[in-house]
Amino acid sequence: APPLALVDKHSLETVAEVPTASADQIASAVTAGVTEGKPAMASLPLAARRDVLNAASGALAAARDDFASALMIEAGKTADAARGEIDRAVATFRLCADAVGSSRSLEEAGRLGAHPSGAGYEYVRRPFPIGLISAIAPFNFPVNLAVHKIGPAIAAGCPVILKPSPATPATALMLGKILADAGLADVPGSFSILPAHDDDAPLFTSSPGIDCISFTGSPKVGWGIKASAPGAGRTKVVLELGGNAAAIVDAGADVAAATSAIARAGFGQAGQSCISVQNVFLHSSIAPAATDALTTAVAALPRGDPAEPGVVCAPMISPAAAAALADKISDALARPGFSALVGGDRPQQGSNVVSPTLIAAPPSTTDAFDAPLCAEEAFGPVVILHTFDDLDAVFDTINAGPFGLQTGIFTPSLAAAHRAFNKLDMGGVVINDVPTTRMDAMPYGGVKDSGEGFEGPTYAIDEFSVPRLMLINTGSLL
Ligand SMILES: NC(=O)C1=CN([C@@H]2O[C@H](COP(=O)(O)OP(=O)(O)OC[C@H]3O[C@@H](n4cnc5c(N)ncnc54)[C@H](OP(=O)(O)O)[C@@H]3O)[C@@H](O)[C@H]2O)C=CC1
Ligand SMILES: O=C(O)[C@H](O)COP(=O)(O)O
Repeated sequence: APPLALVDKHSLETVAEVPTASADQIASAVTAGVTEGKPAMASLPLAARRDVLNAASGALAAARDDFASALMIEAGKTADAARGEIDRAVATFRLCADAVGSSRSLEEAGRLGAHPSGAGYEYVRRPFPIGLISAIAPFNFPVNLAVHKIGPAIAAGCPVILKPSPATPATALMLGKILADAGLADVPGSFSILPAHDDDAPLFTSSPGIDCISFTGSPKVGWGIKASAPGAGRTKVVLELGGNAAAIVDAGADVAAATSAIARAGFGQAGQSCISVQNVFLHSSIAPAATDALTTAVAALPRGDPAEPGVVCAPMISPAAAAALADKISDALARPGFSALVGGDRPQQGSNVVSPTLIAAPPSTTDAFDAPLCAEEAFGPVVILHTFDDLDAVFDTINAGPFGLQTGIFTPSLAAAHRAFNKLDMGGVVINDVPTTRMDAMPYGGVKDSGEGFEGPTYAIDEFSVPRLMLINTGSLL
């Protein structure tokens, strides 16, 4: 198939060509995964799986600088963000290694004799590999989000095919070399890394033989994949999708700590994370001070060339993504009550740089959430400030939206924190930190439009496993 152009996201120049898999090659990879990979991975001893994962972790750590350079080029990351992502991926592989052979919820043994009909019966239940995993990764964390799928697949004893985003295919191929050298080259059909063209993307979700699809990306594509997955709903689908993450700063919160965290979490990575802070709710008692602090912090955010030390806000993934965000910002600023505190200007024609934009919303959050800029996933360097007096009304506003990934609340009140946890219809509620907080070991996943199923090594291993019961009639044992 024709190669993909690898575009440097700072210069917007094509710096390399990356080979792609043809439709036939994708079909061959699926066949190899089914016929060779499934039996080979299922019978790979637990200690060998662990060795592969530890070796991959070590090799990735040794290649940190090469991977970080590649991420700076293909994803437009700053040096700190690129190195940070590799360090996380090194740890994610290690967490997967540590989780081999133990299941959080699928492993148990028991006796059934408490009821007379079960006298003499005992059982063992343990996980078995679900089969071939089709992993589809986005551009925003091309290495760590791929490792969050590949690592648990190896630990669970499953072969995996990976489709990287066409915007960021290079580090995926580098990861393939790491996996091969870590021992998987000797395990036939165990993995394939398949950069591919958009037209061939459906092959990763519709090919018979795929047992589980693990997708991270937009809600539109994710739910479409689930609706059309092969097997009339029998193919397992794990979806990590979008959000319009809210950070709430309650009365009495540490305004300096909250605003400094929000400035970094809204604009780092150019806001291209589904848990990037997008909507900020400030209690009216601290709103003036918090608005001043955020305006100062955002205006001073180092931006520009991601290769320059200290830069926080880097370019977006493409001029098209920047233009789409600029349209939403212009639309909001044309509505009554919205005003730009920082930025808000349109990027130059053909540029992928949106300057960090801080927007004050009108007092009524209902009116504010009529604007797509607040209601939809912005996925860019923009934060909208709302003011509130009634915390429960904020929970209602958030719950009325379609997303349910993570919300953060800064509050000194245990009662308010507890209320947020009980009321917010979210995959995660983060107390005294930004919603952008993700530790790689923790369960991570959303509800409503934001997805279904969980990542985090031990949780993803269970997603990639099916439990099987062995029932033993001990009375007839010899
Ligand atoms: N939850 C999150 O973290 C993310 C959310 N997003 C949101 O999505 C928007 C668009 O970003 P984008 O990267 O294009 O996200 P997409 O959801 O469009 O794509 C994510 C991945 O899925 C692939 N894909 C797309 N369509 C299909 C299909 N029918 N079958 C199989 N694979 C498919 C893409 O490859 P291909 O391009 O070849 O189709 C890519 O590898 C962002 O602006 C953001 O709002 C994006 C990334 C991550
Ligand atoms: O820190 C992370 O891993 C990301 O913010 C989560 O990735 P996502 O944006 O694709 O959910």
